[in-house]
Amino acid sequence: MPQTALSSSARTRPDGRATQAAVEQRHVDEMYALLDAQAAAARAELTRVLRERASGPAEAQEREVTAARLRARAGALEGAAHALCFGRIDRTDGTSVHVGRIGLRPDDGEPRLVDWRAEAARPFYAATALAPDGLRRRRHLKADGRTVTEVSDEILDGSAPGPDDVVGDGPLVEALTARRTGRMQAAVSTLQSEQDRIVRSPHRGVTVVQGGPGTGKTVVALHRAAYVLYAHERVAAAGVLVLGPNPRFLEYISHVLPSLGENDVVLATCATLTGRDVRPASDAEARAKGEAWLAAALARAVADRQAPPGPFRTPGDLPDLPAADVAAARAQATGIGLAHNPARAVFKEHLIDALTDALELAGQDALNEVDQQVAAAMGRDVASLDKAVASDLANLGFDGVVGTAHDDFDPEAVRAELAADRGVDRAVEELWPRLDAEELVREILRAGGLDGRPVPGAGPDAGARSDGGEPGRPGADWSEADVPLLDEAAALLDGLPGRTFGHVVVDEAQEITPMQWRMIARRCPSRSMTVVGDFAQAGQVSTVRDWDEALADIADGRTQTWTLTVSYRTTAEILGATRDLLARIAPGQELSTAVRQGQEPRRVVVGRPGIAEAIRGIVSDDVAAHPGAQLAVICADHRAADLAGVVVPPAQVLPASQARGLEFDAVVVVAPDEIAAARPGGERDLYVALTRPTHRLTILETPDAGAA
Ligand SMILES: Nc1ncnc2c1ncn2[C@@H]1O[C@H](COP(=O)(O)OP(=O)(O)OP(=O)(O)O)[C@@H](O)[C@H]1O
Repeated sequence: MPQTALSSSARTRPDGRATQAAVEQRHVDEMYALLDAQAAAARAELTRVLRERASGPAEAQEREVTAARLRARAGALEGAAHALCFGRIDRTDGTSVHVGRIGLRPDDGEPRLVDWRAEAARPFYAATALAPDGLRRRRHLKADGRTVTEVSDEILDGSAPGPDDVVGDGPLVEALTARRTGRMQAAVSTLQSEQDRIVRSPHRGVTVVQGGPGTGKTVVALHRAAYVLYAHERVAAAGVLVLGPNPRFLEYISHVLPSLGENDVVLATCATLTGRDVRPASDAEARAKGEAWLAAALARAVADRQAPPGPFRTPGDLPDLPAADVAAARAQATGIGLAHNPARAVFKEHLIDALTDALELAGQDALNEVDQQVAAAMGRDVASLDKAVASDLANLGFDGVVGTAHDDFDPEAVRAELAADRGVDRAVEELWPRLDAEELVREILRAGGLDGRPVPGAGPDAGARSDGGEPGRPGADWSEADVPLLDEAAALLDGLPGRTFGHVVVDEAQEITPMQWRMIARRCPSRSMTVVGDFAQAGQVSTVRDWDEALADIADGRTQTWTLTVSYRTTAEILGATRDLLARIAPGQELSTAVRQGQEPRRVVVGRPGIAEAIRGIVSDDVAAHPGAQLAVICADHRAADLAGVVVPPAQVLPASQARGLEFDAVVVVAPDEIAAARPGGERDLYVALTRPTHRLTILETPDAGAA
């Protein structure tokens, strides 16, 4: 959506602007009246439904479903109230529609507001002066609460602006240069056509969006989630999961989807996804416990605990089982794709079949033995003796009434007896023990590793509280790095997780380890995902270095990849300052194109003892010059604690490893060499740090910092 550049003589006069704002205000007032009425009606209906007494469980469940629908409807209407209508398109045929966060239509009339995700709204995002898509004009509305404060138009069909057109600077630049609030805002009113194409892509599999810092990957991912919820009922029913690298990032993006009317969204990190209380892990531990080979090794560890090869000496007076019978029962139990614990019932059933056969055979053998003994005592062979007995019985009139001992064997009765037999239970427990994910992982880690390979963090204390039992961080039983192992074990033992989602968004996806990818895939059976990231910003934990590798096992080959090239956050000057660094950390990756220009980054050189003083000075100057601005001081992780006392609100200290995905009006990068040297891959942390500001970047160089 290029902003139309016009000479100042073509700009609309202030009274024309006011008139058009008043025209739009009338439309917007009607929309709010409708919104309020529909929200009130949904609430009233909800209250009524909740008061109703259900006559049985079926009715109670039906009532719950209706209540959930009404609650969602009321929430969506209320959530969309801020800047409800932000656009309007006027077609060349004289018709027009207003575009907003949700659709509004009176019961008996034409739509007053079209949902931004509806097909009718698409030209608002897609039309350009080169391809106007049947539009004459695109209008943006700016509001303060429920009051329209400004309108601005783009004329797309090449016609001359008329008295009702308000032409001037477009809203994109305003949105991009606006002071940050510490929370990401929805970009629904200014989504660019290159972004909108991805948001509305009909692709059903994994959509990958890559691009440099600030190219709008997060914006696209969140708006795509909202679109998918709107366009696909099944997804809406199953909900959306948004995964981010840390709680701070999740907090930063948490308002975007609710402001688009979507409240049924779970935000999590891979560490918090299972709800387990975990302590932090070192990079080395997280990296090692994220490696792909662990999945197969865990599967083998479970398989090793399933009916080991060889004959089985059955407890009690039940017959022993030969190796072939044990192996056959094992093959039946493992062959139907069930997890270990549910497969136990199948194993037991086949074990009982084998025991029944063995008992029948044993009974037969015993009978044969008696026959032999009687025949020998009478000096006849068994066949002629049987014949003689049968003939005597027939003469006595008992023909067909008395069977042989073999005929008496009732396999179903025997099976039922065996199913309740304690000895059989003990046999099953020994051959196919019920396993617990935590116990299994603990056992493996305490043994030092898997498949003879060591796993860092493994050892005698693995999975045990390190602080004497106080729950919660930092002394929880498990570390963040254990979560994918525990999840893998739980899947092997008990099957898929209880909660799965219709669509999953993975942000900063370059950070995800192979074991974490498996965790994510498990929660998205449809594999409908939006995956966004940038390998030039990759941290230290994941060993994955491209999307093919990341998604090989989970995307079923249904991947569509998009690359964004325009940086909406970073100015041309700040991007320019990262050129050499980018060439080193990601050779071949092009520098993005900045939409904005600004000031050159400022470099301040100070000796190590002067760091604190220098930071205080820079921060207080910035706060004085830009009151209310968001200002971050980014440093190597190990320096963050020292600087906590130096940097006071409204400025904040941010360890470099925690800066991914965030942005600020101004950033001070402390001791870039130290950030680059702090951990392997530290240059990528530095690249992330340098690309966080929207306006002002100060680089505080300390030539002797490395000597610390
Ligand atoms: N169409 C748009 N309209 C308004 N603002 C936008 C638009 N696209 C992106 N932005 C803004 O640009 C900034 C960067 O966007 P975003 O955080 O999505 O980029 P990113 O590619 O995810 O960055 P990073 O790689 O650093 O995480 C944000 O402030 C975002 O709101």
